[in-house]
Amino acid sequence: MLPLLTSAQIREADAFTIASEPVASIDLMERAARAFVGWFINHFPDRNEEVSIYCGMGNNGGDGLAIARMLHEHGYSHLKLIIARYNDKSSADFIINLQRIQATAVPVVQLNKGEDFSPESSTIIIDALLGSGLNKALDGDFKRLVEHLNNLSSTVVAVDIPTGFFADGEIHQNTVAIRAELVITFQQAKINFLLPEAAEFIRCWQAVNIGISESFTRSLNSPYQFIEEQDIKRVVKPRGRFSNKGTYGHSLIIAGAAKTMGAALLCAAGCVYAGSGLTTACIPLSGLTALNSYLPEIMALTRDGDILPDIDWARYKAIAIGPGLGTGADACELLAFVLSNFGKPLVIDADGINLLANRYELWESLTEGSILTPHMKEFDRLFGDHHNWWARLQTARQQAIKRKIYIVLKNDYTITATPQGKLYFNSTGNAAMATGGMGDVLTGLLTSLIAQGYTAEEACLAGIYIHGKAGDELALPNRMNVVLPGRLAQQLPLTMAKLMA
Ligand SMILES: NC(=O)C1=CN([C@@H]2O[C@H](COP(=O)(O)OP(=O)(O)OC[C@H]3O[C@@H](n4cnc5c(N)ncnc54)[C@H](O)[C@@H]3O)[C@@H](O)[C@H]2O)[C@@H](O)CC1
Ligand SMILES: [K+]
Repeated sequence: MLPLLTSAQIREADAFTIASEPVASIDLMERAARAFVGWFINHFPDRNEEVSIYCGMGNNGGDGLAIARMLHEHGYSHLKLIIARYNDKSSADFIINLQRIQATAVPVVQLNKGEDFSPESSTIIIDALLGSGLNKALDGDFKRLVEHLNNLSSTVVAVDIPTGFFADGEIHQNTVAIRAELVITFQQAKINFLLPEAAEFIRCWQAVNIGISESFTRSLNSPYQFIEEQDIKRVVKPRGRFSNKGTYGHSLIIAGAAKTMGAALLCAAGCVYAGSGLTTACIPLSGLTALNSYLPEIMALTRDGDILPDIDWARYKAIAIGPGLGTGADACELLAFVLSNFGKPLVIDADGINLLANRYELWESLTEGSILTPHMKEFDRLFGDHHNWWARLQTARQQAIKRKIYIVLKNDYTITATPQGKLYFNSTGNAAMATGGMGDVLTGLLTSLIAQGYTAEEACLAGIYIHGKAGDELALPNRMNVVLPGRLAQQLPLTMAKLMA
């Protein structure tokens, strides 16, 4: 698990590393610049390309100066350095690096307050104006310069953070920040890189290790954590010898309505392909033929109109409710019936969530440890409108703690909020998965893992990781634009086997 830090914590971790490794801060800057240059050269190997490096006067600018020197040493022959002298103070390491670059042949242009910009012809711009030291929205000269750079057709590579983009905290709607093609960021992704507001400013990012103390970083006990493959490999367990279907639990999927049977089928498919020993789908009578022909492995418990089904609660280790269920009075009654009788944590998705949003008294019977899997709109229906994702994160955390539940907030980097107040960001998945029914498969998968004996937290973290990884395995090597949920469900056994190897 990779802890994600706020910019204040990053400063602490930098200072701790400098004091304890020990390493002089100028040498840490040298390390950061070298790590940046390593990646830069891989992406832009043409030494004849024109590259302009825009530097501020703090340590982000200091990085830029060191990067320019190193690119010069690597034979980049069309470099230009522009120093935006918009602050009154410069950092000590900036000054040292300025002296070092002045001893080379790299041309240095000074840009003073209020001055017009000279024409820019470089195809690549390196943004080293401001980094994690950003303490207010851009205005004046910085804003003018960033808008000017954004209007060029050059490719922008940002050092650590695009200038003007806050590493953490709320991103406001009319934020002005550098729009970067690539951000090479030090040590760890910044929290806001993982939220949808980053889409406008960051096309892709790459974290490079600069040797910041890992033990100190962990000791900060950040609520924000980034899931890595090794975390999931530790969780998933291969099936043992002498096991049988009873070993892997019986799941019940309560889903579907006459016209939304697909959701029930996909949810049941996610459940059965992820390894639930037995799966029963509680579906409307009208969907029975569809179920039997789509997946004969699944047993049916049919619902007839508003008559409550006869559920033998003790048979089931895990129950999911919601996909395609509808939000009518019968669905509401069914949810209330399940909530008050099962007695164990539930997985609640889609219409199950919409029903909870409309009938707050149902929360009373929600068992601790239950999992809710809303997408953004369902989340806002549950907890009210949010103006940005940072605010949504804070609500998810508070609600998960208050209600002792898991909230899986679906997104590019799906976020799991836990009753212990952690926010885990998933690192798998891709845009080809953005298609109806994908969430139903996830719900089935989470339910399946609980039936197999994984804790709710393990099920959430492993479930979202496996789901995204199956999508990556299908879409990325084949450059597929869309992955259909039914196909993704079929991929689950293979994805899981690879993680267990
Ligand atoms: N501290 C360290 O040990 C390391 C820092 N590194 C670099 O240092 C950066 C952080 O450096 P700094 O803390 O010096 O800060 P920056 O270089 O990001 O900013 C410089 C100064 O600009 C001013 N400023 C902030 N927002 C402004 C705004 N909107 N308008 C005008 N001025 C503004 C602030 O006074 C700030 O201190 C990181 O992003 C990274 O690039 C790396 O060299 C790795 C090691
Ligand atoms: K920057």
